Amino acid sequence: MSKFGVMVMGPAGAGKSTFCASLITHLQLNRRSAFYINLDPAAESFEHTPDLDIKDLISLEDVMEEMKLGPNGGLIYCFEFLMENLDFLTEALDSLTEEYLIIIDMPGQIELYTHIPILPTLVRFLTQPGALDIRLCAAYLLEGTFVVDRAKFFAGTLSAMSAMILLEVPHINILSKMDLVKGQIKKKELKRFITPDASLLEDDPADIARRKAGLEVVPQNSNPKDKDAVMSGATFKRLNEAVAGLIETFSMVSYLKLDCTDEESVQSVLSYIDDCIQYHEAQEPRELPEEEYDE
Ligand SMILES: Nc1nc2c(ncn2[C@@H]2O[C@H](COP(=O)(O)OP(=O)(O)OP(=O)(O)O)[C@@H](O)[C@H]2O)c(=O)[nH]1
Ligand SMILES: [Mg+2]
Repeated sequence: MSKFGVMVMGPAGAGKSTFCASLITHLQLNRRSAFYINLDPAAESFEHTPDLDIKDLISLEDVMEEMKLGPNGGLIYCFEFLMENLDFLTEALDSLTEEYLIIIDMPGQIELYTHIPILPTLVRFLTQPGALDIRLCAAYLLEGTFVVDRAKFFAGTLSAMSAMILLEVPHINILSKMDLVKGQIKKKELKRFITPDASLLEDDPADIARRKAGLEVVPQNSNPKDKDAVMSGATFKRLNEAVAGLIETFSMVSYLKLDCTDEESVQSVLSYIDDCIQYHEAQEPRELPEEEYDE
């Protein structure tokens, strides 16, 4: 029996847990079953109580105290511990039927998605045919407000691309918190961010504002200790152009827009997830309860 799931990933504060909560509320309203897994050992409060919580296996606080590690090192230790105790996941997930959408809420430490091999191993374990065999989709969230700063936007897009390459599962990228962007940027302009290319750097508002304020691009050999000079210098500009060019060449990243305060927006993202994992194709036709059938 197949299982279906989505792994919600992205940098700190991108809106992962809020998206998970909106998704669960939406599924419940549509009489679908969700199984919510929290894999963030630092997460404390939840809108929906997790059905499985990594904190029941290991506590980040204890790890930091006993192993004398900081929060990031502690998190990596927690994940290594999880990898040694995968029964924790198997026991909880084994009996789930294909009706469930398994929602995995991940921590925001960016190193998890870029260069540490733990996540690919975890994903391989979850999707392994003949074992848990979850048809898994990765949903990578990037804060939508980054569109007003091209450098941040391209850096975030590069991290999304890195996660796509690292994990070998269907992947969707999401610009979150779009309600905060409404009014700040024209609809037509926003479309350009959906499939990003290097031309976005040509009319960077941050760059234009700097020029207007008389802060011309600082020469390449400006003092690197001067933070403002580095962030607006010619080297920084060239770096951004190189990153944007790389993203354009690979042409892998396109975004869906998400506003968690809007039910339709959550439904639209859910439809993409369902399509990616072919959720509906696997469902048995369900009979309506008699009273609803009469209606
Ligand atoms: N306006 C608005 N705020 C949002 C939205 N989604 C999340 N937020 C806010 O953004 C902040 C961070 O949201 P979280 O859901 O905790 O983000 P996260 O990615 O889970 O954060 P970490 O787990 O700490 O990495 C909170 O204050 C949320 O209320 C959204 O769609 N619109
Ligand atoms: Mg969270």
